[in-house]
Parts: sequence; structure tokens; C-alpha cells
Amino acid sequence: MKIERLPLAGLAKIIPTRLGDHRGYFAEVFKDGWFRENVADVDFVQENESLSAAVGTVRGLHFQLEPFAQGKLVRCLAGRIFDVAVDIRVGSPTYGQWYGAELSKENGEQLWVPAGFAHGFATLEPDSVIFYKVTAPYSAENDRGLLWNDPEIGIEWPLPLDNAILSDKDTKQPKLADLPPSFQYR
Ligand SMILES: Cc1cn([C@H]2C[C@H](O)[C@@H](COP(=O)(O)OP(=O)(O)O[C@H]3O[C@H](C)C(=O)[C@H](O)[C@H]3O)O2)c(=O)[nH]c1=O
Repeated sequence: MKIERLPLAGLAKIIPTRLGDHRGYFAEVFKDGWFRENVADVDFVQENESLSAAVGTVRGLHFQLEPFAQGKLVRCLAGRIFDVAVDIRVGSPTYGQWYGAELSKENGEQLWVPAGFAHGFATLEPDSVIFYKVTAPYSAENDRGLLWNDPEIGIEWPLPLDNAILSDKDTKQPKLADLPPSFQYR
């Protein structure tokens, strides 16, 4: 596995090594000791999977409040997504800035999104499945969001999303300007 540090402090891309042979390939996609030493010294306590059937499905931007704030290690098992993290750590020099990466079954790349970021994605292919490990359990009471198309954040989604497919709650998320302070930058 290789790690690529990204412009927003704490964010990282992990590129597993695929060992190919005549049958296909083998790849180690997570190794606790390597992750703690090279990425973040965290415990993962839950694993999630979601299928989004249509191109142009947007899930996010989501985060959970402390003490249920979640770090997320995201990868795409089928299809292709544009995965986005937005820095919402008050005091961060990159507060309100976003980073996006294309994750796909084909590239096998993973995005590490530490607590303190809002996370979401848009699907670029039908039947896209994401799998992600999180560092805190789901807490509906502490589940919060940020508007996916807030012009102040200005995410450059790589496809037209005039008819984005969204959950009802994601159509009503607050804009960055209306977001109460959720995380302190450390
Ligand atoms: C996140 C979560 C949800 N749920 C239940 C709650 C709802 O009944 C149903 C769908 O939840 P939601 O619409 O929040 O699912 P997504 O829109 O995929 O949200 C997720 O997608 C974005 C990209 C994220 O980063 C978050 O991890 C997560 O919020 O699953 C659970 O039971 N456990 C969970 O951990």
C-alpha cells in the first residue's frame, strides 16, 4: 500500500498494491499496524456499505458531532464515484475548502477522511457500491450535514447534477455560513 498526502491537513489517499497473476489479482486493502503508523492511529468500530443505482446520486455532505465524530476510510467496490471531503474544523487554515477524488472499482483507491470533515460523493456510474470503515458508531442524534452544492464551498462536481438524486434530508442541509461550530482545528 502507498499513501498520498493531500492539500487539506489530515486527508490522505491510500493506493493498495494489486498483485496480478493469470487468475486476476490479490491486494491487501487494510492493515491495522500500517494504517496506524502511516495514516492515523485510530480504531475502526463499524463498517458500512451503500449501493447507489443511478448516475448522479449524491449522498452527503455528512458528519457526526463529537463524541461520535467519525473518521472514514472509503473505497468503491463497484462502479465509480467522485468522493469529496470539506474541512469544517473551526480555526483550520483550509476551513471550508474541499478536496475530491475519483474512487472506482477499477482504480481501487481509498480516501481517508478524518473527523472534522464533512463527507459525501456523487456517482459517476450506475450501481456504484461504496464500502467504508468508521471510527465511531452511527448516532442518529448526532448525524449532521452540509449542503452539497453550497456555492460558498463551490465543489466542482465532474458531472451535471441539475437533477441530482438526493435523500430528502440532503435537499435541506445548511450552508457553510449557517453551520454552527462543530469541530475545533487541532
Ligand atoms: C450512516 C448510517 C445510516 N443508517 C441508516 C439511517 C437511514 O435509515 C439509512 C440511510 O441513512 P442515510 O440516508 O444517512 O445514508 P447515506 O446518505 O448513505 O449517508 C452516509 O453517506 C455519507 C456519504 C456519509 O459520509 C455518511 O457515512 C453517511 O451519512 O441508514 C444506519 O443505520 N447506520 C449508519 O451508519
